[in-house]
Amino acid sequence: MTHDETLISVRDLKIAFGPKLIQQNISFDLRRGSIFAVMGGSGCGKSTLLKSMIGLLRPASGQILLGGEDYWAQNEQRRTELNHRFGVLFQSGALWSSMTIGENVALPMEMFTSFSADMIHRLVKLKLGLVGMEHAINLMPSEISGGMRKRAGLARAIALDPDILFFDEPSAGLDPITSARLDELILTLRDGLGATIVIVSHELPSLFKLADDGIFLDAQAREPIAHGAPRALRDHNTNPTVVSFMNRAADLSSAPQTRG
Ligand SMILES: Nc1ncnc2c1ncn2[C@@H]1O[C@H](COP(=O)(O)OP(=O)(O)OP(=O)(O)O)[C@@H](O)[C@H]1O
Repeated sequence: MTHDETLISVRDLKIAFGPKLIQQNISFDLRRGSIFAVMGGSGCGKSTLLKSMIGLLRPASGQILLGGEDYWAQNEQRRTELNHRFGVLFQSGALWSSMTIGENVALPMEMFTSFSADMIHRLVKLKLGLVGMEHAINLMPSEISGGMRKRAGLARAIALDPDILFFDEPSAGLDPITSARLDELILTLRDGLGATIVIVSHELPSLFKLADDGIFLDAQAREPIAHGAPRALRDHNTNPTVVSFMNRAADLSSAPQTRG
């Protein structure tokens, strides 16, 4: 695995909802094998940036280059092909409640590959095995815990062997121990699958442990005010907003969880 190869280049991106500017002047390179953190206070536009990177929201201007190909300049068919390189895990795990865990993981393969039913079944077992959930293949999402649903969501996110994984608040609603286990799993997947990961998270312990690069979006300035690994920002950045975010979030991270 080389950390020097750029997988995605974001160039001078501007994201907005109609006339409402969310962020501008966003530029960064996502290096293969890295875990890239999108940081910033509530409402600054982290999820919106993620949405523009996975094809859900067209940016107002700027470019997202995948291997030199300008994602948003492609037609819909090409963008759909490129989307298969992305695996996405949303906050809730977002499983279909009327399908078993196995059926949830099988769904992307049924939709986007011509694999036989037998092959899909074997792959589903393999993916669930990777996240330690093979035993839950026939259970419904309502029958398993929040942490297990996250892991099942992860198995579905890697169903099509994506090389880039996007996680939006993966540990939201999880207790600290389950959250730490999810962190370990994310590292295992990065090392085992050679995946590149973009993560949005408020959990500073997770970010310090996982991320080796990142960007800090400021809600007031409506543009990034810092670039670098969370640990480096914590230890060396002097911007008052960044310093206060890192310290406040560190205090909050030891407070009882209220979400989920
Ligand atoms: N569909 C939408 N239409 C208009 N404004 C929106 C829409 N979705 C989000 N916003 C606004 O865009 C801004 C950024 O939202 P976003 O969810 O990206 O922030 P965030 O940094 O991920 O926040 P949080 O950390 O609280 O999840 C917010 O002001 C939000 O109200």
